[in-house]
Amino acid sequence: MSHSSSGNSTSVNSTSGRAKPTGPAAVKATGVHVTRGRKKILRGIDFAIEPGRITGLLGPSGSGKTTLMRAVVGVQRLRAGAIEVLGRPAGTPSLRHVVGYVTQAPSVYPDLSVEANVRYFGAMHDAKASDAAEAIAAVGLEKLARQKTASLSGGEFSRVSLACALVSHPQLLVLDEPTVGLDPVLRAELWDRFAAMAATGTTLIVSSHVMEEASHCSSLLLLRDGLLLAQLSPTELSERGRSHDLEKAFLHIIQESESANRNASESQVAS
Ligand SMILES: Nc1ncnc2c1ncn2[C@@H]1O[C@H](COP(=O)(O)OP(=O)(O)OP(=O)(O)O)[C@@H](O)[C@H]1O
Repeated sequence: MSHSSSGNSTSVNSTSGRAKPTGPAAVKATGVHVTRGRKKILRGIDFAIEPGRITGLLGPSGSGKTTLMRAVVGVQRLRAGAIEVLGRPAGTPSLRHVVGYVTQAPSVYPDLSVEANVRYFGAMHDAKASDAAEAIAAVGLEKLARQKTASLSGGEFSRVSLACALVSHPQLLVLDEPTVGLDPVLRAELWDRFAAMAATGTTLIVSSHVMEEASHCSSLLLLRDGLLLAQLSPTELSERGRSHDLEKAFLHIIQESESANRNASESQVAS
């Protein structure tokens, strides 16, 4: 990793016209089950992600987003199933140089400056000083490059972590709630940055529990209680959930799936 370490959609997508890949997938999950302690956290997840797109991983708190991301970057043991990343099994050592992972808790050295942190992580991937400068600029921290990381605000601190992942130009970037604690202007800038990266071929998986962020993604994985409710585009979400408000649309899909489950268990009891 470069830093710190088949749903049921139809087929149109806001930018590519597709929610699911038609060619080789950047990430493919098949029958993924994860148990932590005695708890079943992921309960049979299947999906495929198209390269060079932003895929949003959305779901309520505790639905399993972080666990799924950990599985994709290869730091989470699976009880069953498999995940393939860029054509190799998740966690394969050679993926460390091409997969970036930014955890929710920023993992940088507080006693080093912004620049020293980014150069340090860059050095692991033979990145040049110019790559570090570019990554720092990408997250809007140029003016703070010489400042000790410990003295930054929460939002600035988390952007250092992102710069440390960007410095190696990963092919797949996995970001766990990267916009938490950022003001609306910075959030919009970051989404623009992600879109620019996707346009140059980077695959991004971005988790969020803020549904309005879904509109920035090409494809959405909707998680609830360890199950994948749907893989679809924002347009499809809005159509299927019968609302332009994506939060309401997601709630509608949850209610729909709960009532389908209830009907299925009632007809089982009846038979
Ligand atoms: N080490 C663990 N042992 C037991 N249960 C765990 C462990 N880690 C996470 N869990 C449980 O797994 C479930 C999914 O957690 P996860 O962090 O993947 O959810 P999430 O969707 O990322 O949540 P959030 O949006 O709040 O970050 C939660 O119910 C959590 O309590």
